[in-house]
Amino acid sequence: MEPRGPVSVSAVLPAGGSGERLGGATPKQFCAVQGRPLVSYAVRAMERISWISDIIVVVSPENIETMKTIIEKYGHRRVTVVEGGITRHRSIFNGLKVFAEKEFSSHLLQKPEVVIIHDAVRPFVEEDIVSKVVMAAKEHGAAGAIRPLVSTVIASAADGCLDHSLERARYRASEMPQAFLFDIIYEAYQQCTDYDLDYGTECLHLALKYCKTNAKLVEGTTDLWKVTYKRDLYAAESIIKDNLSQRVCVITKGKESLAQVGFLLPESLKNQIKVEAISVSPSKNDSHLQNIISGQCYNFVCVNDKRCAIQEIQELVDMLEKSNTPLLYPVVLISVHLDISENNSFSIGMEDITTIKKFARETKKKNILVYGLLIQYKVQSMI
Ligand SMILES: Nc1ccn([C@@H]2O[C@H](COP(=O)(O)OP(=O)(O)OP(=O)(O)O)[C@@H](O)[C@H]2O)c(=O)n1
Ligand SMILES: O=P(O)(O)OC[C@@H](O)[C@@H](O)[C@@H](O)CO
Repeated sequence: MEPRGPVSVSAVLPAGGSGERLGGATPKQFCAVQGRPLVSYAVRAMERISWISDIIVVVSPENIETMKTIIEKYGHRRVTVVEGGITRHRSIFNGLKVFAEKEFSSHLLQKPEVVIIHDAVRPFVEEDIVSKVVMAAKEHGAAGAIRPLVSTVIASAADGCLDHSLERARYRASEMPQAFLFDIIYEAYQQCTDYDLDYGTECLHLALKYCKTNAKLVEGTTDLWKVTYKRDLYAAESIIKDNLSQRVCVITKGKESLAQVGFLLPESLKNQIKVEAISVSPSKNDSHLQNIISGQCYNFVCVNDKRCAIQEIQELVDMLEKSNTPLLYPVVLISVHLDISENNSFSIGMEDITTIKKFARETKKKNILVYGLLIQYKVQSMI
């Protein structure tokens, strides 16, 4: 949902931290989730939003090349990598400078009217909440996503005992994305004290403190959380796996003998997951299949009546590789070999099995997992 009225929007993704709380040698933003660096998810999420002009990823000096490699490998567009600072606020400030200070960046980017700030370790962000926050920032000068508190906030006294607790219902957790009229947040950062830059955690507070701008608070969705601890990485992995398994494309050859299966299988699956059914062979370079592939479908069931349909599967593999969207996750291809035979002995030669296994080993290197399923069924002859 594009923000109402002409408004230029860009995004700054701070990704310059060391991930101490997560532990390990690799900063959490570069840890793999489903085989892909965590930072790539937030970049992709912003990339999918067509009305965001530039995406600034702010990383520590030693990770500049790592980030550029990720951008290259996953085909990210409209992304500029900027050197971060020793704190999150300093990194964000550096990200903003690329729009305002010629000497800071080799090429000055067009200053946006509204700038989104979103932690690069918050992988699940949808266009809807980004749009709401941007529209609110356009109207109020600043806006941020919020969520209900899970734990009660308490204050401890000097002796380490409870001093008081806050009434939880009156407070919210400040999440991301946030958005600001660029001039407001840039002015706030320019006026910031070193204490704020080194110890602050809240951009909305800077807009209020230095620009007297009360940010509009926008109720966010449940999946806006930040990857902070190891458990968050595991949670992100399972959410992504779950999302990936929600869609399957069933491809059957046009032969009438398979049409029934090609109909029954989607029918039986459609109550559990989203099913696309295609009844022509991939070799026809079907535009419908192309759209499904570019729409990031990762599960395909190819129903055929050949004992070894390597040719058909190879054609689908070729289409996947030629698709202009990089394969961001493992693709699962299940080749279902139907044998509608009258005789009892359906057997697939060892040679065919060897061929399929060899083919599967080759495609696995391309992150495409091929499985073969043999189904023999007999059509009951009407007496
Ligand atoms: N100097 C810093 C510190 C943090 N961040 C980024 O700000 C976001 C939120 O910060 P946080 O979750 O605290 O990340 P880390 O500082 O890496 O985590 P930790 O405090 O556990 O080290 C992250 O995307 C992180 O990479 C940054 O750009 N520059
Ligand atoms: O404090 P951390 O550096 O872990 O993370 C930054 C968070 O504080 C920040 O993303 C939200 O609270 C919104 O400001």
